[in-house]
Amino acid sequence: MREWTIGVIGGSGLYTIDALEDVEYLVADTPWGAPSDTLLRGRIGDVRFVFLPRHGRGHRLSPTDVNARANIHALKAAGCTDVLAISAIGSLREELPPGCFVVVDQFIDRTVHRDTSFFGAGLVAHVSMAEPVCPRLAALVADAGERAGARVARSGTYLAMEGPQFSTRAESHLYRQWGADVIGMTGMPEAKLAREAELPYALIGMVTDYDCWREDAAHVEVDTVLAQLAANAATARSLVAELAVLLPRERMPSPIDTVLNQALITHLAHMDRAKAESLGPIVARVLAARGGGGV
Ligand SMILES: CSC[C@H]1O[C@H](OP(=O)(O)O)[C@H](O)[C@@H]1O
Ligand SMILES: Nc1ncnc2[nH]cnc12
Repeated sequence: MREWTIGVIGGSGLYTIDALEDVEYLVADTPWGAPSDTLLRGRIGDVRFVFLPRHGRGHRLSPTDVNARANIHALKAAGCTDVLAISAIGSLREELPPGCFVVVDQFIDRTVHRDTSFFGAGLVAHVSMAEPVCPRLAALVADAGERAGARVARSGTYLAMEGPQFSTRAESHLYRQWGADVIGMTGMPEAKLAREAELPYALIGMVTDYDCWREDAAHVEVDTVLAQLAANAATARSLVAELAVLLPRERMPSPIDTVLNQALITHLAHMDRAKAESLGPIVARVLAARGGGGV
């Protein structure tokens, strides 16, 4: 087996990955509640994967109701080393048409009704989000997308909106002026939480629509999104299989594996032990490194 265990968060239209072998379902529970669904653990070749459908099988959860803390905690507890998020996205740029895949490298977070951190009173951490995705994983994902036959844009800024309603036309124009390239409802706080969990994270979006900024095109409706997703789901699945081929045998350490060394600022003597205990696998490494093992 290679040293990677890739957590895959499947977005709208992606509720399973057929290529997984030796699969088992894991019922997970976390201090934040249950993740979106049972985890599907398996392998492709000699790479381990843990798959989680973001909205639950059957698409039961709205973007606001997706428990991103539970999802990331469950993937960390299942031994994931890295996380690949797959999402449906609207395009805010002419040159990113429906069908195109975008490897996101920046975010603007406009979500307002979500829990955005594992940390808080008694255990305070401030991780950097200047570079919110892992460049190594993102590059491999872009290569895998091309091998799967997709047209891939290797960079793009993702505007995370609260939803569940789509944007007004004025908002869509505003986000374009802000420099956003694509729009979705789920990339945040998922990316922030992955960083807090010391999990290198990459997000590949499948463009399903032009949102509503174009005067010459129909504005986004959910049936258009679903039709585009159906057309692209097979490519997304083969992207995952190609990623398994491309991952190097040895997983060199990433700086993201140890971000809490700097970011966790509460002194051991003043730490809320119960809070630290509830965080379990999120802080186990850094506390052990600081001599606070046993929490
Ligand atoms: C089904 S249309 C809107 C829905 O699709 C995207 O979901 P995901 O990011 O999980 O693929 C978008 O963010 C909205 O949640
Ligand atoms: N236009 C759009 N806005 C928000 N989320 C989306 N997901 C797919 N298309 C979208």
